[in-house]
Amino acid sequence: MSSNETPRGPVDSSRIPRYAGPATFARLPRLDEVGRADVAVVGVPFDSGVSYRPGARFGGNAIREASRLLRPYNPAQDASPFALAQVADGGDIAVNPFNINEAVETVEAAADELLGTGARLMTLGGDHTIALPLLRSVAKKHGPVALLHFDAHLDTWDTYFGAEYTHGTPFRRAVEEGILDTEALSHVGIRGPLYGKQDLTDDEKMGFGIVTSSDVYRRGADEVADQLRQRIGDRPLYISIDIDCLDPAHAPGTGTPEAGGMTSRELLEILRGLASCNLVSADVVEVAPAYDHAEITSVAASHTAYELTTIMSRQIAAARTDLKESEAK
Ligand SMILES: N=C(N)NCCCC(=O)O
Ligand SMILES: [Zn+2]
Ligand SMILES: [Zn+2]
Repeated sequence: MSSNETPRGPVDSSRIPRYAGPATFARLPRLDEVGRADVAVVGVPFDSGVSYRPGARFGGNAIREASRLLRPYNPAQDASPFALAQVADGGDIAVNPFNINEAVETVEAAADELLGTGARLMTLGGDHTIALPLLRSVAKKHGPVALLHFDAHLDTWDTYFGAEYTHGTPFRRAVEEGILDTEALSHVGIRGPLYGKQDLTDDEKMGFGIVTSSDVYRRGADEVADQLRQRIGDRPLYISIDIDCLDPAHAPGTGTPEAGGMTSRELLEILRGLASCNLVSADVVEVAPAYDHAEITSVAASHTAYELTTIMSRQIAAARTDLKESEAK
């Protein structure tokens, strides 16, 4: 979209019932209908990297279905994200379910292509394996990025059954590859049993700070967001959200659930507190609809993606205004 064009928004739900027609994220146009987007929402139907329950390959489409009820104005951020910038649904990155290495390469290449058009990515997983190729691609464009990782799990383990690319290992690989800014790495929502204390020692050595699920409960969302914002500063930021950061009561539809998690309200509030950060791309992963009930998990995931999209759209609009003002001078 050039700066003079008005973004094409979602289908008008007062004219066409929101449950009619094929689902795109938030009933937005498809990317091929608008040519290019400022924010491209893409699915990655891949779950060959999971260590427990499979099914996250169906997560992206479940989130799209649940996102039919999202409305165009986001009062929590006082913004209409789909009017401020062109947000469009880029469909799915079709990856090989039988060859993880090839799948990882395919995701990276597809992300390269989309980021190359100037779009930011809002990726819908898929299992957490996909964060690695997404980060590789983002780092090619921005250099090592700050990472904010919401999850019950560290996902900095070394290997599973000798496999390097799994949903429990993406962030160790990313640190090894030098694609993360190790001054600004945080996990939020961590809880539950580990393999050993060494897991925490290793994680700390990689540079991660941990905000546990109990920390969020005790200190509150605002204080946590303030602390995270300070750590992130104005670095380019990637946010990766494993929906199992939420308590299984708020997100039963996931592959490795852990008791004692955050509420969806806490997650959304923390994200809103990060609205001033330079969010270059994000993912929401690990939604496995087969274990869901009444779309509890996919509704939470759709609202999570909505907040992230709103942050990106606001920044895109603000950058455009700055540019216009400097051109006018
Ligand atoms: N859900 C994610 N991404 N990772 C969980 C790995 C936990 C495990 O199998 O020990
Ligand atoms: Zn997890
Ligand atoms: Zn994870």
